[in-house]
Amino acid sequence: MVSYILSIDQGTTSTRVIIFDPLGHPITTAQKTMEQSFPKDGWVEHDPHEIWSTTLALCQQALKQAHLKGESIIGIGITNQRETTIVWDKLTGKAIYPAIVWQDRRTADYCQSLKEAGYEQQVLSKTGLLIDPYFSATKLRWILDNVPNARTKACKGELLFGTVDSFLLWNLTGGQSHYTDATNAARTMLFNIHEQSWDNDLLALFDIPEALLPTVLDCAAEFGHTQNGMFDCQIPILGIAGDQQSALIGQACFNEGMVKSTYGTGCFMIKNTGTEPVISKNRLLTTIAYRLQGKTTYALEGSIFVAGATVQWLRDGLKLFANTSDAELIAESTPDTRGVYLVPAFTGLGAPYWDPKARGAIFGLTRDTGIQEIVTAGLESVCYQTCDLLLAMQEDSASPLTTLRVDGGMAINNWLMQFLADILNITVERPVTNETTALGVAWLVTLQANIYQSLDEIASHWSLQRCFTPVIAEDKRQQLYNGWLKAVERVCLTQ
Ligand SMILES: Nc1ncnc2c1ncn2[C@@H]1O[C@H](COP(=O)(O)OP(=O)(O)O)[C@@H](O)[C@H]1O
Ligand SMILES: O=P(O)(O)OC[C@H](O)CO
Repeated sequence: MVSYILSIDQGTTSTRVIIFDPLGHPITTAQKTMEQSFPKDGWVEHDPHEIWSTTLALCQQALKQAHLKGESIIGIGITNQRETTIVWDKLTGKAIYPAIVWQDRRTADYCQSLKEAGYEQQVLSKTGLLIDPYFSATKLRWILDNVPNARTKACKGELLFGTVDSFLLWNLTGGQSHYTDATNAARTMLFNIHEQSWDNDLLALFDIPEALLPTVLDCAAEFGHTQNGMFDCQIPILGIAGDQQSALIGQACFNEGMVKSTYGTGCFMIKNTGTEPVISKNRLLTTIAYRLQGKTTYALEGSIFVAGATVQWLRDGLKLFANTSDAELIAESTPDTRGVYLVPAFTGLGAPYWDPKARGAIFGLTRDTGIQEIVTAGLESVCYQTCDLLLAMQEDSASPLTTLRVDGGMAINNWLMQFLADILNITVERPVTNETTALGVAWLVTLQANIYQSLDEIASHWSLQRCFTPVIAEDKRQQLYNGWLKAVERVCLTQ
């Protein structure tokens, strides 16, 4: 009997469940869009119980679609939007507040006060992260300080904290497992990435009771079994990784120096830096790529908060086109944006600027600017932001980067991928399986289930679908990118 792997990919815009065969071929996909809530300027929330009920329903739907019974699944893998913070009641399982999403900026002033008080170096040296509302610690502190009785209950051990992986795991196991993996822990700003443990100094700084926190395991581990009755048999959960690290695994970037960029709601470029953490001189993050059998591989990461979300805004907010795929047709028929730049700093700017107070803008408008130029500028902004990251990464690297592996919802846009190759001036490679995020945790499950014994075996399954090489003239490239730098300068407020 062939065994399959069920991957849960709980992303910012949608939840997907994909069943893979052991060769990494997707057999079936069940997907549902997530409800987004923006209660105030800079606030972004999700409903944790929608996250859970949708995930469970999609797991059941995927099994049904594939005509599979639970016994055919060797293991479940969970990959998730990272940093998003959930606190729930240990007894009832009810979240005490909506999930505060990674994009949420409500703690910007508190973060600024920490920077002014001189905590940046301490936080960076322990966690590899820059102080920013992006990470979980200040969101968790906000919940404890703002939800009535939360802090008292947390101190009594009545509440649990988790990123989305932990919350899903806890629910899948019927409250038996309160675990996370090292990649998700590394994004909380509470985890010491060198010692691989929750850091007491940081818990004190952010005033977080340790009783709230999950136990941190390797990415491939025995995370528990699904609760009786949930499926027709109990299924083990054998892999967990944050979605960007999972995509790195799905892209088989296992050698030091390999880089991938995932284009979903945001864009995240990650470079495998091997077994030693590298501290960036250019405000990139040092993070955990994966931890297997107790051995940590580190990474440098550039995080852009708004990539595909720009396309959603152009479509749903401005109603400039009806379908996401129209963006590509519009850009294809637009020879030039004629100096129009869209800076999508809707929730501030991430790497390498880290300006939580910056806000979006469109520059260079003239009387003949139309929908075409604005839509094309929106797509181009994703490539310019990637270029910001690439240049930062180049400066931090001993060797120049020559190839970028791409994936995520936006990577199917051929026009965008060609413009990306042009602006970055490197080769852009798109794999056959675009669902690399879900694939990454599927590979983790196969490792834990002993289907594969090594990362090399997994890497042999990666295959190229299409390669994009730069064709633009160098002076044109420089001129376009310089225009972007000027536009960004005009939206930055903090620096
Ligand atoms: N053809 C396309 N051109 C441009 N953007 C696209 C295209 N298809 C999807 N997107 C964008 O990709 C994002 C969805 O990618 P996905 O990887 O599913 O995101 P997430 O994991 O963040 O939920 C959406 O923001 C959508 O606007
Ligand atoms: O949901 P995505 O794919 O945009 O990824 C979100 C990231 O994990 C946030 O750090």
